[in-house]
Amino acid sequence: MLEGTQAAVIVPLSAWLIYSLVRAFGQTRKLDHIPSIGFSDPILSYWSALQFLIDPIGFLRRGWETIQPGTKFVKVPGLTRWIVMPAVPEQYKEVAGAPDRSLSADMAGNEFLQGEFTMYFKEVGDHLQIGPIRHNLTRSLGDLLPSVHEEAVLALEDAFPLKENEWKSYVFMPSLLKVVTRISNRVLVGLPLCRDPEYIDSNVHYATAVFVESYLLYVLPYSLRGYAHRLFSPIPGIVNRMTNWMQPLIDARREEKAKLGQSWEQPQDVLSWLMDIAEERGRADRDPILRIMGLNFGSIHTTSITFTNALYSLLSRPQYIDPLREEIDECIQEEGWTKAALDKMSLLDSFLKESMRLDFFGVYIGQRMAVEDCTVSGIPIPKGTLVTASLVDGHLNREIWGPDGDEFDPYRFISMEKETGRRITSVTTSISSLTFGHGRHACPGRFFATQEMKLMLALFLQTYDMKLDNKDGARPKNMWVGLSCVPNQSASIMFRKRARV
Ligand code: HEM
Repeated sequence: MLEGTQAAVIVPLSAWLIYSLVRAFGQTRKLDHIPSIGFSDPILSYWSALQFLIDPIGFLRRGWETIQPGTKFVKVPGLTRWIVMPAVPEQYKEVAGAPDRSLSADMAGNEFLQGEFTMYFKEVGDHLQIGPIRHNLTRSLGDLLPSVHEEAVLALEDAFPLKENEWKSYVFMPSLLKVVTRISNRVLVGLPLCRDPEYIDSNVHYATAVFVESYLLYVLPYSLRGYAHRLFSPIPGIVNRMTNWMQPLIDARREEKAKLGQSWEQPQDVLSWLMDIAEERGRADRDPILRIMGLNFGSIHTTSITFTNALYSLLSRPQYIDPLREEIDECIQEEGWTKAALDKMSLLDSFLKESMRLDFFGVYIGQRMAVEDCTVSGIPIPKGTLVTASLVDGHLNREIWGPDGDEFDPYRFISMEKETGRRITSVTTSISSLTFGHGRHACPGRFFATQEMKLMLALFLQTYDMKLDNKDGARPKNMWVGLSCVPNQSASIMFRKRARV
């Protein structure tokens, strides 16, 4: 016989497992009309799901060769559900433009990140923070650049301290995460908070806590998730700490505004714009605080991963360092450290874009959940189906990128512009440039993120000589975590201050 506590755990979990299997069978039946990659039988599909986990890119590329011409969507087996993807990148257009009432980005986000619990979607799930990012921040990029540049210079000095002529090795990603958090927070909350090491650590910690908790809650029945969150989650504690940092800032700004009236100069940062929104709608100060936390979650790791991929790719191909340095020096001489200078750096931009094309976040992006039974391109999509874009097919498709599509060509987008007259930059999104998603929910922070990454790359190249700290200088291997892909977390880079700086 099971003892009380064992029974309390095993009985509900077994019930949940049986329920999940029954649901999986039901889901498979409803998706019978969509061809499968791998086995379509509900039991055998788990074997395919395992193969998919072991070699995601190979599994998809082999599977894609079996797709019949004219197929619009295929389904790919995940461990917990089927993932429906466009059979050709073109097919994602309709998904990307679909209204949220039929294909919802929010519902998908809620399932993956358990946003109701980890990101307080019940309070801030209206996503009002998108407006200030899309409009105020993007419009202010030029004005904000001097302070972003100042922060980047100081953040690099603090993260990679060096004596004259000294080569020193740093495990790169943990230091870069702090640099990115500090620079991003210069525009999110401003000085002095963006420099507070504990505030920076808490933001990094929050992002990790969201990922870990979302995995743990996902396997629990919905009815138990709220209890588990209240009992075990570190996130409410992180919100309290964030409030301790941000509340005095909010109070001080409000007092100053009341005191100075018309002559008050509103700080140009996202916190200010979010405070305006909260005031207009009569919301408590917790509202802008939770939104700043959400923006930090959405921007720190994405930017750090994308940037690290680019730097690893550059240092493993050192022949491109000099041409990049020449372009950077020329643009800075002509325009100073301005937005105009960064916009002129076309090789740097093409390099970054190529890096984003070849080193992507995982197998899919731009998740949408069918809120109701609907039809996309004439194909019935049942309620509850997960539809995504395929990063593998979009970014590696040889019909789009040519026979050398698997190769790293930093000049690719410059050549394409010369051939077609069409400028494709790091912020351009399309069915085959999906790093920032595409369509209705394409990342509104991409203009800032790209400016930040170009600025950092230019500063790293101007300030340091760098080499990968390994025997052969080869690019550190990316790591797959489930169906997501991240750059090597433990690789080190050797730095030396450049003599001419
Ligand atoms: C390299 C850095 C970044 C990458 C790769 C990235 C990527 C993405 C992706 C893939 C999406 C979802 C698109 C979709 O579902 O179609 C997204 C959404 C979003 N991103 Fe970013 N992001 C980055 C940086 C940022 C930054 C710096 C901010 C803010 C300061 C930001 C704010 C947002 C917001 C608010 C959304 C939700 C948009 C919506 O639902 O309509 N992101 N991002």
